[in-house]
Amino acid sequence: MTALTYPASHLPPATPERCSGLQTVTLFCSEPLLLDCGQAVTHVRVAYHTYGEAREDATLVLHALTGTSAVHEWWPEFLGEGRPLDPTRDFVVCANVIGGCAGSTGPAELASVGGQDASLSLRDMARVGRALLDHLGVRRVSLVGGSMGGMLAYAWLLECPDLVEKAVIIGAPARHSPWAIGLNTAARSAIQAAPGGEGLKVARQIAMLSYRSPESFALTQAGQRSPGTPAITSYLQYQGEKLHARFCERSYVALTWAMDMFQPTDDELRSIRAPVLVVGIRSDVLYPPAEVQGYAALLPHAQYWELDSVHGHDAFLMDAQDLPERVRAFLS
Ligand SMILES: CC(=O)SCCNC(=O)CCNC(=O)[C@H](O)C(C)(C)COP(=O)(O)OP(=O)(O)OC[C@H]1O[C@@H](n2cnc3c(N)ncnc32)[C@H](O)[C@@H]1OP(=O)(O)O
Ligand SMILES: N[C@@H](CCO)C(=O)O
Repeated sequence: MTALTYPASHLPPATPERCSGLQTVTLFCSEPLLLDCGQAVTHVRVAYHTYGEAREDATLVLHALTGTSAVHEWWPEFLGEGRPLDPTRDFVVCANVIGGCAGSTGPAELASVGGQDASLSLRDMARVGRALLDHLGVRRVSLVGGSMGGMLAYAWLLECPDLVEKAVIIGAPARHSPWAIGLNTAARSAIQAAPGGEGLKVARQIAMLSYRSPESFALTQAGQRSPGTPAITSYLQYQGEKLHARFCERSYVALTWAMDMFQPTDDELRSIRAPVLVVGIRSDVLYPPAEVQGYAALLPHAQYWELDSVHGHDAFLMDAQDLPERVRAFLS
């Protein structure tokens, strides 16, 4: 079995002295947030990290489906002096989305509708993010998001065009294809069939198959882990256990549904004025690069670049290669 190498492990850690640590703020205390589903909510808690000195211009990092606001934990090769997110120069902010389960208000804290968790949208998440930036005194923002974070960047570009200076969208479509919705449907069906944890583990196994590639697994998971147990079998079981230990099934349902329901029209995408760097990943089977590039072609001021990795969709997290330098050059 070939071990993957993580470039981040060879770099010094991101300057922890410029990291705020996890902070929380309660927003929408006097004026409610009107969700796209029609529900008005107050007292929305937002968990976030900041890196660097507070300024009116910020770089907002938008995390992926199961990510957190702790950018230094999951994207160390992007954060630090001389890197694309440089706390010695930039004010970097990352917040856990509403509906997530890393400190922000989650589905269990929102009033249910007809016995079902309230439906959240990516645009709702952008509105909450905007309220956080208002709270922090930020007036202009550059966005950097991968996967769900990249789709959320599209929502920001449509929802807050006055605020967004530029955006980097990595490994993300502007709207989910039937293929992506189908994978999420199977994951949610697993959760509904086996609530309480077992379904979430199966959901993660399904998702992991779409986050890597046949070539990646041929390199990393060939053969048997122990006699009679294929390596890939124990790998997927382990990944299911790992997510179960750190994530919540109601958040999984809420966030995947928000991604599936985000369906901006081509005309809306053509209306985006901000410069955008769109990054596809050569071996991404979840969001194939041609699909990602097709959305870039609709944007009036987009440039497209492709990450040449065998490791599939998750390559932006685990095999970034020249991506940090591309993002740094675009942002600076
Ligand atoms: C506290 C936290 O977890 S914070 C993380 C927050 N999460 C995020 O931000 C979401 C984004 N991150 C991710 O999705 C993932 O962490 C990634 C993509 C960056 C990396 O995924 P990883 O699971 O760490 O990497 P990889 O797919 O190589 O798997 C490595 C793990 O599988 C184990 N493993 C590898 N092969 C096998 C196998 N055949 N059988 C069983 N276990 C295996 C390794 O021992 C390793 O275990 P460890 O995580 O306990 O060290
Ligand atoms: N592997 C990442 C990206 C998924 O799109 C996550 O779990 O959030």
